[in-house]
Amino acid sequence: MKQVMIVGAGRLGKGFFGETFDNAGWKIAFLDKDPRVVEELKRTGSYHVEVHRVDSIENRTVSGYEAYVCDENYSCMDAFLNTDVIMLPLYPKDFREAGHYLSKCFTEFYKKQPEKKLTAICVTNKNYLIPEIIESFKEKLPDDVKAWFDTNVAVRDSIIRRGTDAQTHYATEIVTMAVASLLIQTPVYNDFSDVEWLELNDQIETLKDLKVFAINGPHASTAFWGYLKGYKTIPDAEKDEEIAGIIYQAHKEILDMIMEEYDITKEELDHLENLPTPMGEIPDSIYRVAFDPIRKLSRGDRLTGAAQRCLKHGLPYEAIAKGMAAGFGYTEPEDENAVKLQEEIKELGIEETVHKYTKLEKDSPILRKVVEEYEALKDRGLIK
Ligand SMILES: NC(=O)c1ccc[n+]([C@@H]2O[C@H](COP(=O)([O-])OP(=O)(O)OC[C@H]3O[C@@H](n4cnc5c(N)ncnc54)[C@H](O)[C@@H]3O)[C@@H](O)[C@H]2O)c1
Ligand SMILES: O=P(O)(O)OC[C@@H](O)[C@@H](O)[C@H](O)[C@H](O)CO
Repeated sequence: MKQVMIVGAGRLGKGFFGETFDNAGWKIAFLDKDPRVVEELKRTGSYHVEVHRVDSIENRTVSGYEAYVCDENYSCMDAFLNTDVIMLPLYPKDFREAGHYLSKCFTEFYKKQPEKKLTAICVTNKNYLIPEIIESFKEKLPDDVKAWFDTNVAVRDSIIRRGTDAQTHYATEIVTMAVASLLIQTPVYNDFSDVEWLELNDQIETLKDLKVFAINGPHASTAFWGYLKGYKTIPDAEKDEEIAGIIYQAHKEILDMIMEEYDITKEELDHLENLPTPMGEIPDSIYRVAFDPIRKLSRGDRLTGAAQRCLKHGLPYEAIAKGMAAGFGYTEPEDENAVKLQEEIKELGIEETVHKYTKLEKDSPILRKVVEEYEALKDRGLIK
């Protein structure tokens, strides 16, 4: 039986990868640094995923897995030594710590079975991270293991086109949409062609920019605007006429920019980003989609990166700037980086804060527009 280790047993770890590999008959081992995640998985012995496909909603119960916490005794070691594929659905900031923890596992793997190869698939919405991830994974390896790692472990990026949500990362009730596959950078060292929703692709870097701009840019704007207008879920925010108008316009600005900036046909772009509609409504939370506004508003990311490219081509970016302005007004007290951003705005003022996080020059017309839209939201009382 083939085995996968899923590092990061949160929403995607359980709701996408646990469910999908289980469906294909693989043995599953979860590894998470949060003891609560592992406790919940063990306490219940199973978890439930509501899978929204195009023509059905399936209720799947996943059981028979192993779950390990990142403990000092390396209770996950045997499972790691038997693994063929490692899935890493983690936020970008967590890869370094995960890599450091896994160093001992890679070292043991090398000692016991130096001929065997591994594929490690990183799942984030941040492009160009792989060299940094490989560096941090190798940092704590002895020199002979480093050399083995270079030839035997394929660390690959991916493009994820599915929303998966739950009340918390440790929840065992998960809702996911299954309408488009995970695109995985080639070449890989292991065969997972029997697993649904995993597809190899040799153009990941280019396509990932496009996907993050076209899908995640409007998505983040919906969440930021939805929050300001008092909604809790993305579907509810999408039903608001004003928000729907802004998002429609922002999406159009982004697609026009992509057609100028990238060598892609309309059909290819459509295939990448215009996903089939899943059956039923998926109550994706604004909290999850808006999470970490500092990352989402940063230079090169889904909104600032798209606006910069619009400006470069003399194309409009007004609706994108409205989304950015709402992001600077996102005050969710449970979101650490939203709180940090608000403290900065109090201390430095809006102009300086936009400059600090987007790295746009103070006289950039995008920055000026974001500040203007932010003030307009304040005048309307949407930003307090
Ligand atoms: N949920 C989605 O719909 C979705 C969609 C697209 C992309 N993503 C991306 O996938 C990644 C994961 O998202 P998620 O929603 O599953 O997040 P999540 O917070 O639900 O799960 C992340 C899990 O990783 C664990 N973790 C953190 N650091 C770790 C470490 N060093 N070692 C082991 N475990 C560690 C956390 O405890 C948590 O359980 C993020 O990069 C996110 O941007 C998520
Ligand atoms: O995962 P993040 O925080 O980068 O972005 C939140 C959502 O936009 C994202 O998770 C999407 O749901 C996902 O990328 C689906 O395409």
